[in-house]
Amino acid sequence: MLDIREIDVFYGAAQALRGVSMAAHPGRVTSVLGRNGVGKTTLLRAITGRQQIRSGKMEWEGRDLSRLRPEARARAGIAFVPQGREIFPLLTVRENLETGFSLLPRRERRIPEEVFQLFPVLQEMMGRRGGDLSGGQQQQLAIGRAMVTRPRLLVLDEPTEGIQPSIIQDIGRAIKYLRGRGDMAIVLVEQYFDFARDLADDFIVLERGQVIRAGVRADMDGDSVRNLLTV
Ligand SMILES: Nc1ncnc2c1ncn2[C@@H]1O[C@H](COP(=O)(O)OP(=O)(O)OP(=O)(O)O)[C@@H](O)[C@H]1O
Repeated sequence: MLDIREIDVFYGAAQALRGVSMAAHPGRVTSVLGRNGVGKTTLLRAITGRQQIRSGKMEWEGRDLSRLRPEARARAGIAFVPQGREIFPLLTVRENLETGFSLLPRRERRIPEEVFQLFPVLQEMMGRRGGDLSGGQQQQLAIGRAMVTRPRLLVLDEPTEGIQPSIIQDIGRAIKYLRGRGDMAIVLVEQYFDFARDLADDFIVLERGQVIRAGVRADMDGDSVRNLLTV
């Protein structure tokens, strides 16, 4: 499991996270909710090692994460699907998927069949450049690329942002499938409340860098959590 206790994160003098605690468990989705600029991306950057924490504790599978560099966290089974997807536009779909190979021992360097079962369009477009794909296809590619590394913790930053409804559904199905496998913990940052609620087993709501609400999916019914997210 991922166990985060009371972490503080600063950008220079500005504090972006204040005593944030959360957990993520295999076979469960933890949704991280909150308005723009409350610290959601910063939390994911702290988990994946792109931002240092100043205090608090961060453990993954019982191991202290806080001193590990991003590559070491990736090797420890943590995969990140960043906001904006960060596909390599000049590499083909196949080459984008294969970038994950560097983390794997030679004998495991293949693209899991599941990637194409979940996102058949990627198989059709294997030879096309990443930059030629639609935004939704790029998002599928970014999730596929993360899956290639066989993560045990998948961290997704706003996967529905700017994406058409039919592909949002495909992405929701893929996340449910990965959760259903039971061996992967998933942390999902999402502004689209209904999508986040549909997928969440557990959730937290951030406001100005602090957790103002935490609970399980049933606690998201009614409007009390939704109202925290409307301006
Ligand atoms: N590199 C940075 N340097 C300084 N301040 C930053 C930096 N990145 C983010 N911040 C500030 O930290 C706070 C949290 O930002 P963050 O991007 O984590 O929020 P967010 O909830 O993910 O927002 P969004 O939904 O808009 O991505 C904001 O006030 C933001 O302006």
